[in-house]
Amino acid sequence: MTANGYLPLFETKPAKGRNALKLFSLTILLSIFLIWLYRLMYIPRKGEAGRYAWIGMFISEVFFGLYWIMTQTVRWNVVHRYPFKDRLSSRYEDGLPGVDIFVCTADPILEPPSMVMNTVLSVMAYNYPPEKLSVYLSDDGCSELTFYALLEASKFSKYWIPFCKKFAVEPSSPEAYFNLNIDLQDPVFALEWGTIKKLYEDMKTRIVSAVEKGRLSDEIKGQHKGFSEWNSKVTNKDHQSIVQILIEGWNSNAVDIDGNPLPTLIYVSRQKKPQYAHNFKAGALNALIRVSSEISNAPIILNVDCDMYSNDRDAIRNALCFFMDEKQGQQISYVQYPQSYENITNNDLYSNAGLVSFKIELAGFDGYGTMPYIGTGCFHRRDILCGRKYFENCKVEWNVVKDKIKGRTIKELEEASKLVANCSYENGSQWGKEMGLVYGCLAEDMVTGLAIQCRGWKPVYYHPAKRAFRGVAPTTLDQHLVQFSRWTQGMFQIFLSKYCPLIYGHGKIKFGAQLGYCMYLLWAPVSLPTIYYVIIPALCLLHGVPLFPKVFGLWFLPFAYAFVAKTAYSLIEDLISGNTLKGWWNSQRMWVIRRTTAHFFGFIDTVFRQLGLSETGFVVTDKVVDDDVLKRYEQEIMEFGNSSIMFTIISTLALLNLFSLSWGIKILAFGTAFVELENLIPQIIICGLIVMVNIPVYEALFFRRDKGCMPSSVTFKSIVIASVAVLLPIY
Ligand SMILES: O=c1ccn([C@@H]2O[C@H](COP(=O)(O)OP(=O)(O)O[C@H]3O[C@H](CO)[C@@H](O)[C@H](O)[C@H]3O)[C@@H](O)[C@H]2O)c(=O)[nH]1
Ligand SMILES: [Mn+2]
Repeated sequence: MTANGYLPLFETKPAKGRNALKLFSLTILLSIFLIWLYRLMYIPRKGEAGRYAWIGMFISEVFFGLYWIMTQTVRWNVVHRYPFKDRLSSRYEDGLPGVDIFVCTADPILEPPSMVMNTVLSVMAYNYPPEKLSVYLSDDGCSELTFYALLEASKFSKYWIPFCKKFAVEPSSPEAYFNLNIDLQDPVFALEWGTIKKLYEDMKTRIVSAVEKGRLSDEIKGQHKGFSEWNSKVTNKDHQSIVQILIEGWNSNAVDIDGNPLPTLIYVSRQKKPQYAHNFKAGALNALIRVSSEISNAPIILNVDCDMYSNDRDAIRNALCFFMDEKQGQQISYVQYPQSYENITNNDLYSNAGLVSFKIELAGFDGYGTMPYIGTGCFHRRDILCGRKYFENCKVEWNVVKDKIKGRTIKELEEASKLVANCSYENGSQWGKEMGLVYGCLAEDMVTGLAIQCRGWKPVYYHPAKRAFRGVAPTTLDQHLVQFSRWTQGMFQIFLSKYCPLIYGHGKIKFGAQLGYCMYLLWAPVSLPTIYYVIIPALCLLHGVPLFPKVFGLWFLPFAYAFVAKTAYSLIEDLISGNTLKGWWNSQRMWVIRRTTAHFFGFIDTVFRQLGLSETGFVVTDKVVDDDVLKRYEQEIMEFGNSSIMFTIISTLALLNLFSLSWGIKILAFGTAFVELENLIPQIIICGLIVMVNIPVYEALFFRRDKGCMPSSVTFKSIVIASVAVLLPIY
């Protein structure tokens, strides 16, 4: 610490305009109350048409209103963080803590080893003392192909890391870097660039062709003793623990081509047995926490998904500014970076980027001293992740000596690590409960973060303009919905469990943050009023049953105001978060689609699981895409192309609203007196809006001929269902 006057290692600044925003929210809240009042005052009498439909509208609007309130509090408390990494180096350069980096992979087909190696190489090349860095690759796929790829990467790193350091290369993922247009004016640089590029491409070719063949030649298997682990009995669901130290950073022989030390690199595949639940990523991370504690035991842990390569070589240093700040650091449990994707199209076709969440909502959580842990790009303190509770003035020891390594051979370290990676190790222990990542939830990240905060810790959200990590977002609608359905289930599970933030977090985290959590955790149930709103006004329109006030009456004002104000607000939020107008429009479509399909299925699945009728499964998102599909994705053409039941729902709802809209237009044009129709106009508007966002769906149903269009079986089914629905009576 400086002698006179303490200079903090980071600063926190509140965002501007909070009060104006609160006032604006109040006006919307008022209109919501008026809507509820109107619904209560004008319930159709018993026997009148549409009485039950009306009550349903009321319930939906109560739901929407309450849900909207939950989305507000995080918007009022946005803060931004500014770390000072130069102060960090001037004070602590010689006392920087060790950092253990965990990369998780689960399937060599869905997650190609060549991609995984780019992530591994990128995190090995951090601007950080290499003797303090250890990278662990967790392979839940237990694939010798992945092991082989890591062996190749360990050799290539001897060239890649010094190259990154010498020329301050960024991003430090070779694939991403060599895809850039680099200025090659300087001949010295150009020469080295060419050499390294060739080495990289050769390595990639070897890895890709091994994966294509699906097996390794005897010659390759002779390169390393580790291959002998894959005997004929090993399958990805049933195998012993495998731990292979590929680079032992503490050994003076482990140097790059310039003779500088290398980070430690370790392959881990925890044991799996059919009779033991493996708890997916949470299980993998807990095994890694234990394995790493046998070897490097660094006080700081970074976890990244296998597609999330490092894009900023200073990300560790920035994160450490928070942990190591002398005054505010000791209560900080983790530092979460946002997720960012490199394959987002100009107008973010599937609304994958989550710009508003990352720019506004999460920064608003941070204002309450809370922050959801979102799985990747997160720096944790080991002791806290392992269950430590907060108490005041607990001093942090940043330089834990690696005494475990001293005097132990590689073989001894590997054997000790294998034991702690065995299934039975967790029997009767607190792992998955009070220690490590929490088990039993598909959103292991969210629930673990929540548990940590309720133990008294205050995480930090840091979202600099320069992206710290970049990954792959799903490129097909199907994959997107699978991912959202998993998240929805995981989050609703938390709401229904003992970890429900309103109960578990009561008195431990701020009420505003509890509501913020509910905004995510309640995606599943909010699907129900949404589905209601997409179906009932349309059906009632067909039967001439009005559900809204007359457009020129006073009661229409709160409806119109709530809709226009909310829509305008969301548009502005999107634009200031960096989205385009069309991107915002796409996101409106995706909200309708997700809520009526993925979130709805998430709801059903969670309820079934709660009743004990089904089991939890983690469907890994596919990170490869074939060329034909990729081409359509790049042109922003929606991908249907298989007969998923979700597509039938999407088409049926789109057709139903199209039928109603046509009917509505017909009666408007040829109908009787306008006065009689005036109170049907709001329903015509709703159908019109739904039809407008669904234009790509009609194209896929009727006009497209490519492979991504709606399969004819889906078209047929949805026409039949929508036509039958039209005939249903209304009560
Ligand atoms: O049994 C498993 C399943 C998955 N994974 C890894 O978990 C990561 C995330 O899986 P992915 O299919 O890419 O899911 P996403 O929906 O993209 O991931 C987000 O959501 C997950 C929770 O649903 C979190 O675990 C992730 O960190 C978060 O990035 C990947 O690296 C996988 O290899 C495992 O290690 N073991
Ligand atoms: Mn992913």
